[in-house]
Amino acid sequence: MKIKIINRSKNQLPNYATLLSAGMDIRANVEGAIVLKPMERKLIPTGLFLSIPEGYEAQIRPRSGLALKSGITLLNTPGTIDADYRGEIGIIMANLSDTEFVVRNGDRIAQMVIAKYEHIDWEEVSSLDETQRGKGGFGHTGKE
Ligand SMILES: O=c1ccn([C@H]2C[C@H](O)[C@@H](COP(=O)(O)OP(=O)(O)OP(=O)(O)O)O2)c(=O)[nH]1
Repeated sequence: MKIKIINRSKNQLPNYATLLSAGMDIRANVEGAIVLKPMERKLIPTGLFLSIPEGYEAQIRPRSGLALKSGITLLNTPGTIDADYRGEIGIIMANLSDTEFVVRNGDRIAQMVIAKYEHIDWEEVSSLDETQRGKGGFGHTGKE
């Protein structure tokens, strides 16, 4: 499947399309660097614009290395990029650690998945079919 992208980042990258084909990492597009203080969140620009086909969405997810080593997550994970969105992709980074974290221009700060979703014909009813689980949830079967 083909997806058109525009790369307006300042990064000295070869071809973003080629990079995305190799691995779906998303890079920061910032002036120099941005500092995230402990428990701070910031919208980090990417310089990236997409035109996703109808019926698909992009999901923006954290990187496990940043999470484990630096306590960095994406606050709204997975971030949703709608098919009809034509603005710049932004990454909502949050620093859950107790030390400052520096985001430098070109850093790989997130990853992206293109996912298909179903168009649902919703039907409102007054009762649902019965199942063995019923209303049991949130660990009602215990630990073992
Ligand atoms: O991590 C994200 C999440 C969203 N967006 C952009 C693309 C998306 O299509 C749009 C709206 O996102 P969402 O539907 O999550 O936001 P909302 O809070 O429901 O706002 P809206 O009223 O704009 O839909 O914002 C990003 O760039 N990065």
